[in-house]
Amino acid sequence: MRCTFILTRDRISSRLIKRQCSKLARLRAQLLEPGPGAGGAGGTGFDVSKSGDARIALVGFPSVGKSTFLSKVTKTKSEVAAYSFTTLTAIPGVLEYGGAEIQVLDLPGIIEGASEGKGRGRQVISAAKTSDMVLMVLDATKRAEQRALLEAELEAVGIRLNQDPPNIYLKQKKAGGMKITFQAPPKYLDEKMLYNILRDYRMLNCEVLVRDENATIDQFIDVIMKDHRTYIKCLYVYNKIDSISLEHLNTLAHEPNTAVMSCELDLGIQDVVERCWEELRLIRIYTKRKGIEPDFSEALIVRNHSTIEDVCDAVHRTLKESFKYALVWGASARHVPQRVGLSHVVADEDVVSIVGSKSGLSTVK
Ligand SMILES: Nc1nc2c(ncn2[C@@H]2O[C@H](COP(=O)(O)OP(=O)(O)OP(=O)(O)O)[C@@H](O)[C@H]2O)c(=O)[nH]1
Ligand SMILES: [K+]
Ligand SMILES: [Mg+2]
Repeated sequence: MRCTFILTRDRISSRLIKRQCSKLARLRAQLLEPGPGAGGAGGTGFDVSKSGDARIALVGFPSVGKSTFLSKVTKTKSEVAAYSFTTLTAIPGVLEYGGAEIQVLDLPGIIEGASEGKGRGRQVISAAKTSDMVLMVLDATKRAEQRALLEAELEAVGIRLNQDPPNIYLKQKKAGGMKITFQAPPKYLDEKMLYNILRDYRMLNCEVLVRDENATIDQFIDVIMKDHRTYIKCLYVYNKIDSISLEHLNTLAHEPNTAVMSCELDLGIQDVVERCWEELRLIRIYTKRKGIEPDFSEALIVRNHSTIEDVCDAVHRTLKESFKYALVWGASARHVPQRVGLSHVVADEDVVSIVGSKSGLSTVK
């Protein structure tokens, strides 16, 4: 449905304000794009290769306890000390949980202005961008603004924490001008506004479909800049709860997406690990040979929303070439066993048996 706008006097003034807002949002977004002369110690991350089934980055101000946490949950020892910037590079550790190996990346502390290149900010943030999840470590004894300050640093380089990509379709075309459609009357956008923004970004030929009535200007710009945006899950973790009042602890623990812990007293750490596991939504698949009980001692780990095709790829890159069908037992199966094709979406703890066309290829392993 295409929405038309009747311009009453109120509407005109509100549109003027909206136009100013859209201009501001656009200028801010442009300011934050990495341009020539953007300072700092390089924009690339640290030279640590990804390994395991997923990566979690520990991001936080100096001395909040990132290295202490790494040393608690992995076998890796990262130097811990009471002074700032004890950690100067990325230290990877391996967290073993639920049959998966999760790479945990201890990173140098970042400071305000990190996104503009202060300290190792850019490098730290680049490393965070390559992660499946950010564990934002906060000091429970420090002032409340630390959380918003850190969020702003990540936001400034295009990281969007705990957000879904905006539900706006945008396709650039070779010709034909702009075609802007709203699926429902938008609350914060209008056609003229989007037209102006698109013109500023030199997207003169394109098709836009706004599916979300609550979409904002910033979200629209995020869609235009999608190559520079990363949507990552974040768990906020307040460490050092041994040093605060119960009342304060209660307040912190009720913030959204938040966990609390004391590495010193060994409190809450297991809970943090479990919360990470839930957020990563990794799926354990048990493979089964024909006529033999499934092997529950070793799981194959795949991502959320994975299909049988992904399972095949996780076993061997050529397995799907000889694929005929798969048998599935578990939550994703309508009846057991269900005979499925490559596009079947698997669920955690499914048992899967792959049947191939070549003789002898009746199992996954
Ligand atoms: N009271 C208290 N102190 C803690 C806790 N966890 C860590 N510390 C102390 O906090 C200080 C900093 O710990 P680190 O692990 O080095 O902190 P970091 O975040 O890695 O610091 P940088 O690498 O410098 O950014 C050390 O003196 C730790 O002993 C905790 O749960 N409670
Ligand atoms: K430290
Ligand atoms: Mg450290």
